Amino acid sequence: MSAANDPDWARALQTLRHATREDASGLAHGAGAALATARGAASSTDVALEDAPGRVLARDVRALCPVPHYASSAMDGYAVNGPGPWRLVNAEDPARDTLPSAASDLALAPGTGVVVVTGGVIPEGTTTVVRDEYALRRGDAVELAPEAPRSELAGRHVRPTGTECAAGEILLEAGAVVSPAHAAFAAVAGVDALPVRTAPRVALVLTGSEVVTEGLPGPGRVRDAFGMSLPHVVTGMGAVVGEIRRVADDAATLRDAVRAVSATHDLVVTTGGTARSRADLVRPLLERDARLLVDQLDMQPGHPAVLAAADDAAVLALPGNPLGAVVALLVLGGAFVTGFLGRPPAAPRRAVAGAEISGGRAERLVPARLEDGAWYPCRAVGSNMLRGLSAADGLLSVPRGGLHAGQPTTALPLPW
Ligand SMILES: Nc1nc2c(c(=O)[nH]1)N[C@H]1C(S)=C(S)[C@@H](COP(=O)(O)OP(=O)(O)OC[C@H]3O[C@@H](n4cnc5c(N)ncnc54)[C@H](O)[C@@H]3O)O[C@H]1N2
Ligand code: MOO
Repeated sequence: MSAANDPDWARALQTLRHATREDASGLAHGAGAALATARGAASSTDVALEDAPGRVLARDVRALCPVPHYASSAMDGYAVNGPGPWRLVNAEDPARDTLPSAASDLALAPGTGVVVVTGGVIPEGTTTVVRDEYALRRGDAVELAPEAPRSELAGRHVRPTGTECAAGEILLEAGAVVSPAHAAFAAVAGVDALPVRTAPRVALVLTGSEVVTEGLPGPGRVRDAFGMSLPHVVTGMGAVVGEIRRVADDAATLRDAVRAVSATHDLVVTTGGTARSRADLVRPLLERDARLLVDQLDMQPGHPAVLAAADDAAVLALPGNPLGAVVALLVLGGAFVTGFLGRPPAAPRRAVAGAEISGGRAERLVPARLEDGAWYPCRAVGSNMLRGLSAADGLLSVPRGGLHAGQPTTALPLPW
């Protein structure tokens, strides 16, 4: 972060003041995407298939060979040419017969056959595979057993090349979260590594001279509620936590800390100091040294949050009240991370209120429990409280007019 306050990477982004949650999270998503674009090659990396599940694909992935890559037998038996009987051309070498590759260099003339195992190569000239149960064999002579259905001669038990996909076909699309099945499919298509998006690195700068990190706090002191929780929230959103610094309420110390971590991270998350009193130092720092993107939201709690673009990184200033901080982190930080990873914005989750819930001056996000398909507000959901969040399954969106029992709305999932 420097004194320049119009960073290149954020030039196409607007500034929203008192934004709705939807508009603010849309802009935060755009900011994440813009910063990842500015990072260029550093925004993706190749990882071994074993390490790919859970990561987001940076590019489409194409098959390097057809799948299956050779025509193979679906049964143990005999690959044969014609209606039979057949003379086996590889009968002298029982050890070799059991190798799937045994017949790969053979071509069958009419009236001949080879022993094949399941998954074994089907030689050229094969018209069908006769499974062991339907074959009578004496020495190198094989014929169809009398009880065998005639259909056994009709090109049975052969898995042709390329039935799942052709070479060059797109197997996996950019933006997908790699699943174990994706990684396995890529492997059988000859792929050794997958291009995945680099997760954003997030630094935490926790402010507040009144904050203590252990023991019983005296009056006017508060136990830190962030050091043990926010790193896990950040990880749950799909980002990587880097440095965590604590700073006292001193403007120069705060500025130096934010500058230092913004040089080595993609997102700097600060806590506290977002209000407008003389004691609140984060807002004046961002107003001077960065460009504000989201300047407060029409949302309760968390309304004083600020998202800003500094030269090297984005900065998300969370309010000091513990519930307000988590809500703002989920709404703005979650959208930023999703955008940085090249994922579409999360779709709203439909929810139904189980009870009457009063509205507020703006949209409320209320810690709530899901019971029998309906959402009920938790107790103790003030922005300075944690009891409600501790018991919640998600955050229920309550519009200004409030909700009545049975009324549809949406809920935000919690990343834990
Ligand atoms: N005149 C006004 N006062 C306040 C307003 C307002 O609009 N006008 N908004 C209120 C709301 S809402 C919030 S949220 C807070 C925002 O305050 P800040 O972001 O400046 O946060 P602080 O003042 O530094 O702290 C608020 C509160 O949170 C406690 N805190 C801070 N850090 C921690 C921590 N690590 N663990 C636990 N608790 C923490 C801090 O001690 C304060 O009690 O402003 C309201 N006021
Ligand atoms: O926005 Mo504040 O977070 O209500 O407490």
